[in-house]
Amino acid sequence: MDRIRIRGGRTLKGNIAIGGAKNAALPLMATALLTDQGVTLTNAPALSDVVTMGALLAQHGLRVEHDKRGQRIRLEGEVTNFEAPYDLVRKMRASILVLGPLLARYRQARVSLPGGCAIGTRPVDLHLKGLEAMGAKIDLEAGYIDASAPDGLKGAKILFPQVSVGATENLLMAATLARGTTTLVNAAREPEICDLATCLVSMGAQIEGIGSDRLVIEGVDSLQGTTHPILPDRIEAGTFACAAAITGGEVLLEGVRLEIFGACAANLREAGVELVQEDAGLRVARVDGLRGVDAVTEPFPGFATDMQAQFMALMSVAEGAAMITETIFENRFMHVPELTRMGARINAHGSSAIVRGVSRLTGAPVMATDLRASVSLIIAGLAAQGDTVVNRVYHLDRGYERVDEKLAGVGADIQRLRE
Ligand SMILES: CC(=O)N[C@H]1[C@@H](OP(=O)(O)OP(=O)(O)OC[C@H]2O[C@@H](n3ccc(=O)[nH]c3=O)[C@H](O)[C@@H]2O)O[C@H](CO)[C@@H](O)[C@@H]1O
Ligand SMILES: C=C(OP(=O)(O)O)C(=O)O
Repeated sequence: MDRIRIRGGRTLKGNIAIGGAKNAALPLMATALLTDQGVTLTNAPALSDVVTMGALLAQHGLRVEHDKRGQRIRLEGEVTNFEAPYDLVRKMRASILVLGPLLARYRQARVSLPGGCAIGTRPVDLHLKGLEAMGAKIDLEAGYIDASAPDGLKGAKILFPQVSVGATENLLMAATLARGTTTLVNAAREPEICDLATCLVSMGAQIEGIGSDRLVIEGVDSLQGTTHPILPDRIEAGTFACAAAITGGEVLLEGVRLEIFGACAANLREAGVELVQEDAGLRVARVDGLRGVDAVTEPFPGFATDMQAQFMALMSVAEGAAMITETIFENRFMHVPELTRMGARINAHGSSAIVRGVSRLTGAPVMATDLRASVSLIIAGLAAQGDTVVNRVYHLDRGYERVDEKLAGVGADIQRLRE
């Protein structure tokens, strides 16, 4: 399995091209199940999760074509197999996003239950309850969700007791082809959900309230094909912002607008990171020292849980202390023991961690069991004295496109060790 070696101490400087968002690409690919006319996505990121979603849709019966650079994906065809098998779903939880579209258009679906993952138990009860409210019959059997709606889905008013990105996306897609009006209350409003809704509207869906926590969808009989550019990845951008800041560098994150950072922008600024919007993208620089700043993860526009590990790495070398509280997932501090092995002073207790900044981290062999924890170790490695080797790189490849090449392009001493 590949590893990544980082020799710390280089200051990052230059431009970084930011790819399309993983968390937008995956639901957007699932929209191809809603039409017989095909969907073309541009600005697609070259990620293993995108490949997995392509394989899932292909085994359902769609033709999935990537151009040479993988930036343009064409998805087209009719579904011939209604089952999303365990072997693919266990690799990627976002596979659950085929459930709503399959039920809405074909009135049947059998999808493996995703199960938990390293960061938490991650149930899908909100997806299932919402679909039941829309008239679906759902049975759980042998690890699978057996769902049917012989008379088609019908509109319903669904109040989410908790904000869920995936449940909002699944029900939004399902509602586009349901009979009547669906209202989603306390819906997630991440930029990726706005991107999905905008794409659905371009396919002929009737959706009001895009960008708010109340979405009203009037079902239509059919949807047409479309071509849609995937929005830039705010988490990739935020990750590189932390990487540049920890080295005292300056980078231009190409094509990125500050708004998609949500509350993370305020935390970064308070910590001493300059963020300046330019026509070509977002300029990130750190001139003075870093200051410890607290952060509490929340649904958008709050501080993103997907940025928590990277921000913690940054805070590990800040002056003073930072209290970091994770409210979305119950087990998202796996980076703490590894950062500690690199010399960070962090005490985690329950859902909070106190980070007391140190003047220097030291390189070490490290390993993490999820995507953002892994990248936080790269960020720490950039500022550490000596070599850091990050093992289990396949987590990184799920969500970062050529992370080693992009960082090397702005001056990092980083290398992928292929095995
Ligand atoms: C592919 C994708 O877009 N992944 C993102 C998505 O994941 P995902 O869509 O899985 O995350 P959710 O927003 O659904 O999860 C938020 C919280 O709600 C809970 N929950 C969710 C659904 C449900 O039916 N029942 C339930 O209890 C989850 O366990 C979690 O504690 O949003 C997360 C929160 O911003 C991000 O970290 C992930 O990167
Ligand atoms: C948790 C993440 O992704 P997923 O929901 O695909 O596991 C993430 O992108 O940080």
